[in-house]
Amino acid sequence: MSHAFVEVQQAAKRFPGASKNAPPLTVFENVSFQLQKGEFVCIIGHSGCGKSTIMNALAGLDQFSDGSMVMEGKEINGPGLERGVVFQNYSLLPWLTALENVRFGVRARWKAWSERQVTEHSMEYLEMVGLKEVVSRKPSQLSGGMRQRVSIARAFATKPKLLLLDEPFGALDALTRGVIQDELVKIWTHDQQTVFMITHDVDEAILLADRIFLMTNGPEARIAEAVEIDLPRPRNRAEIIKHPNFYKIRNYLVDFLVNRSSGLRVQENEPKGLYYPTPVNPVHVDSTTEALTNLPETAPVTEHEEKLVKFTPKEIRHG
Ligand SMILES: Nc1ncnc2c1ncn2[C@@H]1O[C@H](COP(=O)(O)OP(=O)(O)OP(=O)(O)O)[C@@H](O)[C@H]1O
Repeated sequence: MSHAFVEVQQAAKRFPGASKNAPPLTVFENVSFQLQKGEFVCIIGHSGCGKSTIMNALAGLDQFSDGSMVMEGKEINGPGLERGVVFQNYSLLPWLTALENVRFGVRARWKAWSERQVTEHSMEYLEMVGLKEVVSRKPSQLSGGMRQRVSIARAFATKPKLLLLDEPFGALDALTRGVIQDELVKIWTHDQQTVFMITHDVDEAILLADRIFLMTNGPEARIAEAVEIDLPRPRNRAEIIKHPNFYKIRNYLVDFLVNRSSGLRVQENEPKGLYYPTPVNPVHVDSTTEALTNLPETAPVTEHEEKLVKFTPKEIRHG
């Protein structure tokens, strides 16, 4: 039996074809991975490869067509308070205020708490995301970024054992994004949660993650590699870029997205099996793999590559 905190084995997701005669769409196949307790794992891959589908399944909101998912030895087969989710589209209850939205989760999590405790705890997290002044507003009276922050406060406030974050900072301006990234790291360090996060931002992934899963392009996507980020912590976004290994890691990730992500699909008739992502440490890659990256050690990536690194989902489509 696996001792991993989360274990996903041989997961696949298939959808029926768009029309009667169209073949079914296999988004991904044979996806297996483990999350260790307390780990911070980011997953990166081009739009449509199936990242959100994996996240939704872990949240208990969707099911794989094949495969199994286990957390602490128990099968995941529905939503649960031990898993907290932040979606791209914030999913707040529109008839409740910002405070009530956060209180809702906190009340469900700690049923014995007094109303005052619930409010104080909820306020602490709303303050953390900079929303102290607008807690009485309903979602329709908040900007997109503010709504996203309420959703972040709600997920963090319930201190779930597993935090599932689907591009949680996408709607935030750079300054707020930095502040909340720092808060996330503080909470993660303090509460020893396990975090699984989708991001399209390579720099954000390097700043936050212990490991970065690299997903190939869909359809028939797979998690090809698990890249180890062993830069020392605490990490600071201004300092991290000066670390001698930073660009080696960054270039490796960019190279995957630009050059390699379309070439590592699941093979036709591939036998079923446990294909875990290949562990890679870009700092120690052998010369063959290193040659693939073909990027100068410290040069900033080109404009085209920069676009691919920081692309927004709608901008890039790969067949
Ligand atoms: N209900 C559905 N019916 C058919 N296809 C679907 C359905 N839901 C999702 N898909 C397809 O599954 C694929 C994976 O979608 P998913 O949202 O998981 O991708 P993603 O990697 O998270 O993309 P993004 O980075 O753009 O958020 C996409 O090609 C999408 O069109």
